[in-house]
Amino acid sequence: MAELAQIGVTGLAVMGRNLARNFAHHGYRVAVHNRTQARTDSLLADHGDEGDFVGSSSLEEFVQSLERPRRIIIMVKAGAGTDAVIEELIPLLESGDIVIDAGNAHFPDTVRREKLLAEHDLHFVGMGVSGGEEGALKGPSIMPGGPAESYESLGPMLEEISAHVDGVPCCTYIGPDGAGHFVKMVHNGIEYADMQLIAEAYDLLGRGLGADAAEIAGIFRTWNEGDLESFLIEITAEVLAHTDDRTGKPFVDIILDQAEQKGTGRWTVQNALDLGVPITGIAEATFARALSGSVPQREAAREALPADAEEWVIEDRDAFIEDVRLALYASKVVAYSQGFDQIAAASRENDWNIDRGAMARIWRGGCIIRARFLNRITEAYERDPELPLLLADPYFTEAVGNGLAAWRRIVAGAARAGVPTPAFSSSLAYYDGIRAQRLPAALIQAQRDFFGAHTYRRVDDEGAFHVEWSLDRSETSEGRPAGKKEDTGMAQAEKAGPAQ
Ligand SMILES: NC(=O)C1=CN([C@@H]2O[C@H](COP(=O)(O)OP(=O)(O)OC[C@H]3O[C@@H](n4cnc5c(N)ncnc54)[C@H](OP(=O)(O)O)[C@@H]3O)[C@@H](O)[C@H]2O)C=CC1
Ligand SMILES: O=C(CO)[C@H](O)[C@H](O)COP(=O)(O)O
Repeated sequence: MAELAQIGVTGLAVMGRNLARNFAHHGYRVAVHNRTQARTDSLLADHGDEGDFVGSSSLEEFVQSLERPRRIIIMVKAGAGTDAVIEELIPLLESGDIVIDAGNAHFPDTVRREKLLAEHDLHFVGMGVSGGEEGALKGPSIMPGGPAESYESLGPMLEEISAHVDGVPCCTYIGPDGAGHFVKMVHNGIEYADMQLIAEAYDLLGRGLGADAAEIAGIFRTWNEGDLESFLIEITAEVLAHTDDRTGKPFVDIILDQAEQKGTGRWTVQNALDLGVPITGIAEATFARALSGSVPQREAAREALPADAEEWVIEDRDAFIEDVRLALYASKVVAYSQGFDQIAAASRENDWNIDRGAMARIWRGGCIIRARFLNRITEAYERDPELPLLLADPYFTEAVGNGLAAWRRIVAGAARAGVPTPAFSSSLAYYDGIRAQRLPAALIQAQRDFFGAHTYRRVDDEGAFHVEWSLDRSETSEGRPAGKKEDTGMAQAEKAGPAQ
């Protein structure tokens, strides 16, 4: 009988194919399978000589080609595709086998699937993978959740094929049930914010300076040598420098300006609403994609709405570029700070015990949001693992503080000139909101009490209060006049004075 494979990958589109090759490059014998046979054939034809692959033409053959307990990675289209594969796999597996969903699953689905597989005495690991096509091949950032004991068997292999920064693998156990996919979801939410902020910076530079794509590419290239160094800034410079073969125009100028999404950003915002965590930068980035795709509304607005905007007169081009850079950096810190808040809130709510410093550490390499400043975030959580707000870490307080005046100039200038900067401006509003001594939320509480008797709390007393708005406007607390003690027998006795 042929030697059995140590790991299997089913789903051989861009991600699965490259993940399988990555395992093979590390010396593993890898079983490979895809619903449509042609993908398996092309992987074996194009890359079969790169390592030890075992191809299969059916899921049954694939399962039989694996050593036990089996380790099977599903890398298919998230949602119904994953459920279809799991349903087909269950009757073929045996007690103790491990099924790993490495797609972008929504974490409640992961929780449901883990329960289903546990009923069959199978382990299920929901695992986030980031890094796109190239990361999957050369070393992604890996976020595995699920039963801790599964990580004992899987961890060493995953850590080996993950990216490494300073010799440290960009893979760690995240937490039970849906924790791995939850963290990948927030990673993608931050990715949305980061991309939107970069897009706003590009727009500001283009409209403010009248610079073309090639010129802006140069600015991004320079930025990538400093604090902003990151994969997304690097690829932005490359994209902006690219010319369309057909027209000879800058490539970015021939792309329809309607951003699409597969769902992870939307889930991040929906979950933040459930948790009550303000992730305004991520939300604005997600809505900006929705706005760009609101075609009939945009057409109607383009015709009807006047700009009444001022011309943005930029006297010092270098100073303007530096202002945009500082505003971008500050807004980016806000997006990460908000994302880490969301992870902390979900971790508390679900008892996942997620280590935020470890998350920053495994995002330093391999993933789409990898950036130099993730080292700083890692250090911030090492200094204080319970840090209530990333922005309040001394390093970030200073870094953002240094760019504050520039940030305000950019947001104010953009508003006056009619340049939309939803992520820049909402991040600045968040910064000012979270640091405010007093917020107008007090008035909202009064309004709620006025129309719905929803009560309010006072700055100078404990308890919930209500004003009888439609009666005499006296204040009550728990149905009694406020500020007065309950009229107990003791109180009446006190009123009556000492006994004679
Ligand atoms: N692309 C990226 O950059 C990243 C993707 N991901 C996630 O990784 C997963 C794979 O992504 P990607 O490689 O882009 O591929 P796609 O998301 O485009 O999915 C295509 C793969 O899913 C398979 N598939 C779809 N439906 C079914 C089904 N009902 N039963 C069996 N197989 C099915 C396809 O098989 P067939 O060939 O037969 O059609 C094919 O192998 C997704 O969950 C994605 O969200 C995660 C990180 C980055
Ligand atoms: O997970 C990813 C990167 O980390 C995928 O590329 C994902 O598809 C990106 O999200 P969207 O398609 O919604 O932009």
